[in-house]
This record gives sequence, C-alpha cells and structure tokens, in this order.
Amino acid sequence: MRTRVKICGLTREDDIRAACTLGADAIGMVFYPPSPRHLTIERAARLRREVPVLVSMVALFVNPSEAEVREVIQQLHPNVLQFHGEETVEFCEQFGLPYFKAFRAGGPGMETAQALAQACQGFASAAAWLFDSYSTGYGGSGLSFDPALLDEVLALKDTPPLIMSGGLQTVTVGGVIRHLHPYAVDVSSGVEESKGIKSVEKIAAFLRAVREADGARMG
Ligand SMILES: O=C(O)c1ccccc1N[C@@H]1O[C@H](COP(=O)(O)O)[C@@H](O)[C@H]1O
Repeated sequence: MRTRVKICGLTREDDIRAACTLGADAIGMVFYPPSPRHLTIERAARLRREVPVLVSMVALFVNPSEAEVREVIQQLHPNVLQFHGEETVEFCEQFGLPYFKAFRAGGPGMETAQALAQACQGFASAAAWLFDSYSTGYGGSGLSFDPALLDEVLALKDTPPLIMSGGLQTVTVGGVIRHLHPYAVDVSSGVEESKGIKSVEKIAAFLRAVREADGARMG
C-alpha cells in the first residue's frame, strides 16, 4: 500500500493548490492560537474552498473547548479532527467524526516505549494514532524523536493506522517509511520557507521522496 501524505499548517491558497496538485492526500489546518500557523474561521473558510473533493481536510486542535470544535465542524466541514493536546478519549469521540490522536513521544507520561504504547491503547476508537516529538509548543516544532520509543506500539496487534510525524524532511522521510512502514506521514516544518509559509519545491521534493521509498519497498 502506498504511504499517504498529510501536509499540515497551510495558511495560503497557493500552497493548498500546489500541495493538492502535487498529490497530497490531506491538508491540515491549525486551530490553535499560539501557533504561527493558526487560522481564524473566516480565513480557514476561504482556504477550505481550495481543498478539492477526495482530498481530506484535517482540523487540528490543542486542548480546545467543545464549542470551538463544534464551530469549526459547522463552518468548515472537516473530514477528520486531529487532537494534539491532552484531550481525553471521551472528548475526542463526542463529535462523531473520525479523529487522529497525536502522541508526543518522549513527553510526560510517554517517556518510555511501554508508557507510550499504554497511552495509545486508551484511544482504540481513533481513526489513526499520530506520533510527534515532544515540544513545549505542542507541535509543528520541526523536532524529531527517537524511533525506539515506538517499539512497543509496533508490537501491538490490531492497532489503528499509524501516522509518523515530527521533524520529517525530504532527506529523512524515506528511511522512516522503509523502517516503520507507517500508513501515512505528516509534515509541516520540513516543507516550509518560514513558519506557515510553504515551499512548493520542498513539497514536491517531499512527495517525490515518499514515492521513491514506496517504490523501493514494493520492489
Ligand atoms: O503545525 C503547528 O503549528 C502545530 C501546532 C500545534 C500542534 C501541532 C502542530 N502541527 C503538527 O505537528 C506535527 C509535526 O510538525 P513538524 O513537521 O515537526 O513541523 C505534525 O503532526 C503537525 O500536524
């Protein structure tokens, strides 16, 4: 199966058009005010029109209120919700939409492979488990993490699909795909010129690297 690609933290129409034209499977929009990639509902509504049918729009939150999530759902009709904070499983499930639960590997309560696997198992209803590095800003940091922290997760049976993120770049994504065989990869900083400003060349190179790694895996 080919590796799906989510490009996250887009803030410009041109970047969304380019990412979708080049073959991204999902576009992430950030609804977390401290992030330099944060979008207001009004801005996101304009960007939403650029996401073509059959490409997923993922709405990313960090410890949001229920009302904030409902407002985004009502106004923007995301295909998937991504929860990147300390949300509970009950909170994530209540919206009736598929959701990705992000785990910040190496962070509080997830310092070991065993603790990380235990944290994940509480979210069996997630559409995917997403693995990011730990950073005080919650994500989009460009930092990677030690893949050994995933050892126990990879040994689990019947898990939701796994999405790898955390400082992925064109030069590193191939190795991640070859070693971990994730369902998808998620990138933000690695395809940017500056925070929130994507580079079409970097997006193209990243997608090329994913296809090359998939080609090598499938022989
Ligand atoms: O993109 C952000 O600004 C962001 C803010 C808060 C939480 C998560 C955020 N993005 C997610 O972070 C990871 C890793 O990003 P990077 O490639 O290391 O920059 C990714 O899953 C983004 O969806």
